[in-house]
Amino acid sequence: MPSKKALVRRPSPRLAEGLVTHIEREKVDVDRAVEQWEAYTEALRTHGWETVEVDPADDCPDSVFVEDTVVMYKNVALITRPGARSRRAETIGVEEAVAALGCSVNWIWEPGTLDGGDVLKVGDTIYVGRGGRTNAAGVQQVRAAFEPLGARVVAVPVSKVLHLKSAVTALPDGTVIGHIPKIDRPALFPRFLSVPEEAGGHVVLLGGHKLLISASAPKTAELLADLGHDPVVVDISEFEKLEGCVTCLSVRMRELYA
Ligand SMILES: NC(=O)NCCC[C@H](N)C(=O)O
Repeated sequence: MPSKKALVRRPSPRLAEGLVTHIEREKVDVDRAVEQWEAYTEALRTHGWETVEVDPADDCPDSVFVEDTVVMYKNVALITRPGARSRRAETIGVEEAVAALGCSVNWIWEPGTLDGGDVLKVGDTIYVGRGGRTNAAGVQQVRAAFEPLGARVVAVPVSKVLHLKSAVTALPDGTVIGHIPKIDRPALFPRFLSVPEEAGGHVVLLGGHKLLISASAPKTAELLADLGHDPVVVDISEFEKLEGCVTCLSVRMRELYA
């Protein structure tokens, strides 16, 4: 059943202690991050999404990156087992939130690890990044969870960035977009458009032609507008200092059954 709810999670006061793996650590301004988060959630609401706040996890610095803790396919919420140990406690509140929304709940189990940032859905194709956070057992468990429901899981090597969706996302027509230097195997994607900025590879589909995109990718926003899309620009600079991108701050739930 079509639904337009988006899970979000308020930043922890300890946000500045969040993990950094592929970039130099820069000082995070937590007050500014909270303002940016408010503006991001407001942009979702403005474009028709009801935001549902997961209870905050103040002791978990990276908890605002809620995308990594759950993957939705149809009405099934697959609770992840994040690759970084320091992030595992984040799933508890998320599990409660998705159960309360009527999802059928499933889990990634040890020895599997999976971060939601490694999962890109394009129709019924689910690309799963095998990289620093998601292991082979995690990929197999995604197959076991979703292929019986009609998905086809395609594993993709990820070595240059934190997550698959730090490298690529997809436009409403299914074209995969990304910044070539950050992508291990662009040829794995049947329809691919190269974009001029790393942050330009990250879009959140808001419905119709509207795409949420970071203010760090002005040339890509221009390119996408020129192709008939409608970019909605948000400033998420404080989250980008922690390797976050527009996708990681929400989980859209489009097929809730309840
Ligand atoms: N899906 C995402 O892009 N998540 C970003 C997570 C950033 C966080 N600092 C981490 O390293 O886990």
